[in-house]
Amino acid sequence: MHRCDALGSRAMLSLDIQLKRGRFERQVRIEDSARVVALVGPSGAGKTTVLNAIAGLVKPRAGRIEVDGRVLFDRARGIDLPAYRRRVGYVFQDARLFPHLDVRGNLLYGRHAAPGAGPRFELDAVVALLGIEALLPRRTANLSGGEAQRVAIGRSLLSQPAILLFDEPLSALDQARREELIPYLQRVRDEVRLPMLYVSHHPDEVRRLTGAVHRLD
Ligand SMILES: Nc1ncnc2c1ncn2[C@@H]1O[C@H](COP(=O)(O)OP(=O)(O)OP(=O)(O)O)[C@@H](O)[C@H]1O
Repeated sequence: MHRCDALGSRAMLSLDIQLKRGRFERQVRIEDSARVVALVGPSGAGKTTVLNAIAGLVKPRAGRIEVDGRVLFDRARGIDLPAYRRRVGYVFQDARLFPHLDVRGNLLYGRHAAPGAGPRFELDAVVALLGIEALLPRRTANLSGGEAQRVAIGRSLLSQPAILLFDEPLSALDQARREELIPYLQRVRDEVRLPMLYVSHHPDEVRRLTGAVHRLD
């Protein structure tokens, strides 16, 4: 499960992009050697658009996106990897599980073989990490919000991502469910050791989960 953390001071995420969505237009530059970065700012500042640009769902008008030394987008060099080749794990506010599959089926749905040498995230390890053994045969409809999010995080890990994007993963949960999920997010942060970009409106969450804050005003 562990991967080398000896990354020196190289930025895990380096992006400098020009975004345009309808009348919204802005330049965003994020370059941080912290592995886990919070992305904060008022509603409409462009946080989700930044995540979508990293995931390959929104195309910047110009600029460059690099994750852990891998170029995902570089307008000047004509590089624009399709979403499925970007190795981006994306966790949304709502878990977006497939209702026709049980939990195991959801976890295995997007599973990819790990690139390069050896598997990185295996089903058993991910299930143990997120404490979802007992949920495997369950249908998704009656999972609690926090359970569903744990499954969604597991599904994203099994796609062998190079970065995890979180778009307000706790905001659809009540306070008690939030408190239940935070330790799992901390475990993911500490044990999988991937770069993470975490959008949140909650200072407490940002403080407990992330190592640096990038603000979009
Ligand atoms: N498909 C679209 N067409 C037109 N405008 C869009 C589109 N998607 C986003 N926008 C606009 O881009 C701006 C940034 O939206 P975005 O969702 O990235 O903001 P945000 O910071 O994530 O906001 P919130 O905190 O409310 O989720 C907003 O003004 C939004 O209306």
